[in-house]
Order: sequence, then structure tokens, then C-alpha cells
Amino acid sequence: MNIGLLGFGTVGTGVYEIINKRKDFFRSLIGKDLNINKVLVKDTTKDRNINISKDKLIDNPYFILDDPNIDIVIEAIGGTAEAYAYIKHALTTGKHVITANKAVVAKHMKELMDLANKNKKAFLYEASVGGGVPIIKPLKQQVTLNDIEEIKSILNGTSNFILSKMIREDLEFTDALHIAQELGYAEADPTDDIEGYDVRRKLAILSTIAFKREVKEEYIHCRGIRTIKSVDTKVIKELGYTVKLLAKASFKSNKYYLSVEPSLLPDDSFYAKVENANNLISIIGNDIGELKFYGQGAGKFPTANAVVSDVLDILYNNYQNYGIDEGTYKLCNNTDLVKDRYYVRLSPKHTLSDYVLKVVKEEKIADKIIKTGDHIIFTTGNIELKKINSFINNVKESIKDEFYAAIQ
Ligand SMILES: NC(=O)C1=CN([C@@H]2O[C@H](COP(=O)(O)OP(=O)(O)OC[C@H]3O[C@@H](n4cnc5c(N)ncnc54)[C@H](OP(=O)(O)O)[C@@H]3O)[C@@H](O)[C@H]2O)C=CC1
Ligand SMILES: N[C@@H](CC=O)C(=O)O
Repeated sequence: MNIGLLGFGTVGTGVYEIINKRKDFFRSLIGKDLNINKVLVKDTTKDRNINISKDKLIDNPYFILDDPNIDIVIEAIGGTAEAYAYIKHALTTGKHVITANKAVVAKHMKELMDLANKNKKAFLYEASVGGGVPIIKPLKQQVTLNDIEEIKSILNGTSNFILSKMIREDLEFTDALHIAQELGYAEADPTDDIEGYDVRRKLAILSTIAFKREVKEEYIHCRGIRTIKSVDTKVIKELGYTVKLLAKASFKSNKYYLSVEPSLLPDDSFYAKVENANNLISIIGNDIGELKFYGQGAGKFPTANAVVSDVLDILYNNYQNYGIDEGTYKLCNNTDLVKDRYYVRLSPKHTLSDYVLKVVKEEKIADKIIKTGDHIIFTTGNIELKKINSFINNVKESIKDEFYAAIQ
């Protein structure tokens, strides 16, 4: 069994180290060595501070993709276009493929799954959702026995790390983001982490499996945490809450509702205890009830561990490619379905503070005004998401920025 590894960054080096550390185990399992023969990188001359012979490092992907001696390709380069092309090529040439790349899985899951099935190879992506938390395999197993009614989760290590640091240590947003980047949690471009796009992809993958329909990222209402400030976290704490970036999917009255948005949770709730880069994924099935999966959602070894668990499934020949039914009912991202209370902070442009406060009062949107001045902070009563979005749009020109979060 030979592996070609695409990418030798946070995840790739973790996979390399775990497989080398467990050499004896793999030898006893398959009766010969499990080798990582070649490793694709961008820059073969870079000093990598890891024990690997230089001649394994290559910068031409086709030395792996077209090598008939390579059985398994592990993709950990990130990005979309090249990663997608390499995965497709590998499956077409009859190799098993494992990826940690949620961007590619969310976009091309059905096509790549069909290709893998056609060629009787595995296409596995445990690490693409929840980092080190096993969720793809258990979810695939549960959907055969249960109708999944709800998914509620914290799915991004970087944003959860930032929010935890801001709440618990009063750090500013950019300082907390910087630490998350240094720890290897963030994407190459952290925009995806802080704008919620990474979570949206993960929710699309989970919902596709759970609801047996192809759920596209674009269906999902999404707001991230980029505009949160320390003034928000201070007030949120005083109110007895913490703040999380929550991903939710539910199926009600024959309609699906999918959303990614910042949410306030009571300080003593289960979700509030999910700190730093940890993730929590809760699924509710009609027979099983609620199942919760918790653990490290990002980082070198947790993520690499999930990748290697897919290698094991291939070696045991115990994997399930997932088939998506062609839907009989349509997915409907109906924002009318959901009403919540909201925490809202508006930071008016210089001199417009009185005007913005007047609009808030006239529109009767505030249930309780908490703070006025440079920042106008209030909570609302139960309100439809589309109403709060449209209110924010109406005041957009008079404010520098805003942060609003559903109160759970
Ligand atoms: N970091 C994490 O905690 C997690 C990451 N993931 C996913 O895993 C994947 C990899 O992430 P991560 O390890 O953090 O990324 P890194 O940026 O740390 O590593 C990327 C690696 O891929 C190589 N690379 C990138 N683009 C190319 C290319 N076009 N051709 C050849 N080599 C290339 C880089 O080469 P070089 O070293 O020469 O620059 C580097 O070795 C991503 O899809 C990410 O979303 C999933 C879960 C958790
Ligand atoms: N950038 C991602 C990495 C894992 O998927 C995150 O922070 O969760």
C-alpha cells in the first residue's frame, strides 16, 4: 500500500508523523509497510523542520496522480480549483482519495462520490467537518436508521477560539485571530473562518448527508463574526451570555431551514462550555434522539488523526461512499420559519448617533435599550430574521458597522 500525499503543511505533516509513528501497527495490519512515497509541495527547497528525505518532495502533482504504484491519494493542499482537479484525476486513474478539503467536498460532493462509486474506490473526507471530531462516519451510519430532524453545531475552530479569547480574556478580535493563525487553526485566507463561509461549507456537507439531498452552500443564510468588538463581548458577559458562531439545520413542516449566524447562549449552557478550537456537533434523529459529538475542531494532530482514520477504513475495506438521492421534495431556506430575540449593536457614523437612536425608537425594534452614544446597543423581542436583516439594511448608510446575534 503506497500513499501519495498532496500538501505538507499543518495537516499533511501531521498525517506523515502519525503514519510513521504507527509504522509497526500498519505493518502488522497489512503485512507490509504503509509508505508515504511522495509528497507534493509548492516549494521543494523550503526548510521544513521535519525528518523527510528530500527526494520524496515533489512539485509536479502528476508524479503522484499518474504513478501506478500509488494506491491512496491524500489531498491536503487546500484551495478549490487545483485540489478538485487532482482529486478527480486520482479517482479517474483508480486511486482511493481522502481529503480534508471542505471547500471541494461542499462544492463537488455528488460528482466525486459518483466517480468514486463508478471506479469502485473510496472517496472519504472525515477531516473536512469537525477537524478531529468523528462525525461523517457516525452520521452516515445514523441516516440509514433515522430521519435526521436537526443539526446544531459549532463548526469552526478559529472563530470559536477568537470568541473564547474575547469573552474569557478580553482580547481584541485581531489579536485573537493572530494567535489562531499561529496555532495552525485558520485557513490560508482567514476570511473564510471569520465570515462564516467555512462553517457554511461544513453545514452543507452535514446537511447533504443528513437530509439525503444535495445541499449547496448558496442555500445557507450566513453571517460571520468579523465585526464583533470588545464592547460587544463586555455587554454580552454582563447580560449573562456567551457568544458562539452557530450552524443550524432543521426540517420543519416539509421545509428545511439552514443558517450560520452569531448567537448568544446562556453562560451555563452546554454550548457555552465549548471553548477555544473545540467543536460541538449535535444531531437529532427521530429514533436515536440527540447525539452530541465534541472535540478539537482544528489543528495538526486532531485533523491528521481524522485523515488517518479514513486510511484505516480503506485498509480494513470498511468504507461507505455516500449516494445522494435525487430529491422528491425541494429544499427551502425559509427565513420566515424562524423567529428569535436579537442582541444588536450599531456604531453610528460620527454625528449620526441621535439620528440612529431615533430610527431605532421609531421602528419600535428595540425591546430594551442597553447603551447609547458611540455604540447603540439593544435587544429585540421575538422577530423574524428577514425583519432584522431589513432593519439593518435600512440604517446601513448611517452606521460604521454593526454586530447582531440571535439570543438562544
Ligand atoms: N489546519 C487545520 O486545522 C485544518 C485544515 N483542514 C483543511 O486541510 C487542508 C490543508 O490545510 P493546512 O494543512 O492547514 O494548509 P497549509 O497551508 O498549512 O498547507 C498547505 C500545503 O499544501 C501545499 N500546497 C498548497 N497549494 C499547493 C499547490 N497548488 N501545489 C502544490 N502544493 C501546494 C503547501 O506547500 P508549501 O509547503 O511548499 O507551501 C503546503 O505544504 C485545507 O483544505 C484545510 O481547509 C481541515 C481541517 C482542519
Ligand atoms: N480553519 C478551520 C480548520 C478546520 O476545519 C477551522 O478553524 O475550523
